[in-house]
Order: sequence, then C-alpha cells, then structure tokens
Amino acid sequence: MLQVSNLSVARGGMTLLCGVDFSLSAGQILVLRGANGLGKTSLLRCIAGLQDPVEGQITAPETVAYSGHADGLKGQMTVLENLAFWASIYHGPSPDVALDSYDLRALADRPAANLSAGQKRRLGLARMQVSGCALWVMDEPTVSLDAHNVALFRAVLDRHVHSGGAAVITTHIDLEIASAQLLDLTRFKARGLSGSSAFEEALE
Ligand SMILES: Nc1ncnc2c1ncn2[C@@H]1O[C@H](COP(=O)(O)OP(=O)(O)OP(=O)(O)O)[C@@H](O)[C@H]1O
Repeated sequence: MLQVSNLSVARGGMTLLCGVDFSLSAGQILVLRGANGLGKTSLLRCIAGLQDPVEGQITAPETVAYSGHADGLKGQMTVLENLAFWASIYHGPSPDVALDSYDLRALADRPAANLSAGQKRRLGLARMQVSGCALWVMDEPTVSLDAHNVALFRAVLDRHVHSGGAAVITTHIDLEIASAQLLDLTRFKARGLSGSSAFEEALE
C-alpha cells in the first residue's frame, strides 16, 4: 500500500528528516510520533503529494485521502453538500455512511462555517470515507474531539482497515489502537537540527 524509502524531507529550505524508511500494507495502521517541529506534517505532505521530498522514494496509490490541520471544508456549504462535493471529486461513495459514522445526520443541513471545532473536525474526518481511497493520511486527526468522538473515529478506522484500507497517522496522544504499529521519527532527525526554537517553545 505504501513504501517510503530513504526519504529526506525539508520545509522552508531546511532539511528536517533524513533516511526515513517504512512500509505499510493493506489492513495496517501506522502511528508516527515525534516532537513538535520534527517534520511529521512535512512528511505526510510528501506522502499526500503536496510537496516533493528532497531525496528518496515514495510508492503509494495514485490517489490518497489527506486530512491535515485544516479541515478542508467549504464554510458556505452545508455538511451534506461538503460531503457530496468531496464524493464527486473523488468519485467516492454517497455521504450516507459517513454522516452516520460521525453522528452528523442532525447537522446535515447546517453550513460548515456554523459548526463547532469538534463538529468541523468530524466533518473533516468524514471526508476520508467519501473519498473511497484505500490509503488515509491523517495529521493529528483527533484534535478537538471529545472522548465519545475519538471512539467513533477508532470505529471508522477499524472498519476501514478491515475492508482492506490502511492509514498513516500522526498524533501526540495515545489513540488506544492496539493493532497500530508505532514509529518514532526522532531517529530520522536531520543532523545539525537542534530542538524547538525559542519561538516555537513559547507557542507550545
Ligand atoms: N510553511 C512553512 N514554511 C517554512 N517552514 C515551515 C512551514 N511550515 C512548517 N515549517 C517549519 O518546518 C518544521 C517542521 O514542521 P512540521 O509542521 O512538519 O512539524 P511537525 O512535526 O508536524 O510538528 P507539530 O507536532 O508541532 O505539528 C518546523 O520547524 C516548522 O516551523
């Protein structure tokens, strides 16, 4: 499903990660860990095709579903319209299952702009389901979710991998997915990079 070989990743002209190697098969979940600023998002952006690696190779399906820090929603469109829009872009399944998976049916006619942070996040995650993509690339997917909705997310993920999908996920919390493999990216930190800058630490 996904093979990452000897990958170097940069952002803003600075190489962050070197020699990243891992692979992921259908039915597997890989959780990537590492400190703030290490380069996890930048690595996911490479896998999703949003930026090029400095060197190395990524073998992935032609289309992957990417869930980033922004939810990728159209604020003036309703919940249902957002899902129908993404389903049409990806030629994916109808929004019905996704609406039910994340308890969104009661919100179906509400403009996305008027959702709470957690509701927006659930809608952003529901986009993965209507993509129909086998590989889900997810950057801190449970931010803003309460415990009940984290459990919904786990259930969706479980169904996805049991139907032949796979997912690569960054997180700073324990998602409590027993079957997930863990990879700490610290070992791939580029030489010469110190810890977080004083500016980043001030924001943490
Ligand atoms: N658009 C950008 N232009 C330049 N540098 C950037 C940009 N976005 C991020 N960076 C820098 O690249 C480095 C890696 O950022 P990245 O978002 O990949 O880290 P991360 O491991 O996902 O961090 P976090 O755990 O805080 O989300 C950081 O030092 C960050 O300041």
